[in-house]
Amino acid sequence: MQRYDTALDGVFVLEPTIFTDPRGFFMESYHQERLLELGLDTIFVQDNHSLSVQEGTIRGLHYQEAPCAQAKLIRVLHGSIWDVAVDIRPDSSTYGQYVAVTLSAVNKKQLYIPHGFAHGFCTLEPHTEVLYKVDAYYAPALDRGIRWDDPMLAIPWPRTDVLLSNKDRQLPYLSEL
Ligand SMILES: Cc1cn([C@H]2C[C@H](O)[C@@H](COP(=O)(O)OP(=O)(O)O[C@H]3O[C@@H](C)C(=O)[C@@H](O)[C@H]3O)O2)c(=O)[nH]c1=O
Repeated sequence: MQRYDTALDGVFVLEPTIFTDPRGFFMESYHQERLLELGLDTIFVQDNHSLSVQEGTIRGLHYQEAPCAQAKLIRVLHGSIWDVAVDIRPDSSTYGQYVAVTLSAVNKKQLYIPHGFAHGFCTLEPHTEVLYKVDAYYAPALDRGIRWDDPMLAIPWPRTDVLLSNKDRQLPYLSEL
């Protein structure tokens, strides 16, 4: 497993070692001790798995409020996504900035997003399955979000014809939080 930092402090990409042979491949998709060596001491408590049938599905931008803030470790089992983390830590020098990374079943990259970030993704292929670990249980009362097309964030989403949930269509702008 290799770790690559991104432009935002605390957000990083993990690339597992892939062993290929005539049968296919093998990889350790999660190894607590190795991640500890790479500086990730998060204890995950829940795994989430979603299928997005259509290319251009956007889920996000989501976060949970304290005391149930969630760090996330995201990967793609089938298809591909453009995965986005937005810094919403009030005291951060990079408040309101985002990083985006393409995660796919082929590149097998994983994105680690710490507390204090909103998360969202756009599917780049039909039938995309995303699996992610979180370090706090789902807390519907503390579930929050920001509009995917917030002009303050100006995120250059890779698709314009997008499918959203009703919930995500009604999220507030960052300035309204
Ligand atoms: C997130 C979540 C949802 N649910 C339920 C609530 C709802 O009825 C149904 C679908 O929920 P949502 O519409 O919120 O699903 P979705 O839009 O896929 O939400 C997810 O988006 C990505 C970007 C994230 O980062 C996640 O943390 C999560 O917010 O699943 C759970 O039971 N447990 C959970 O942990």
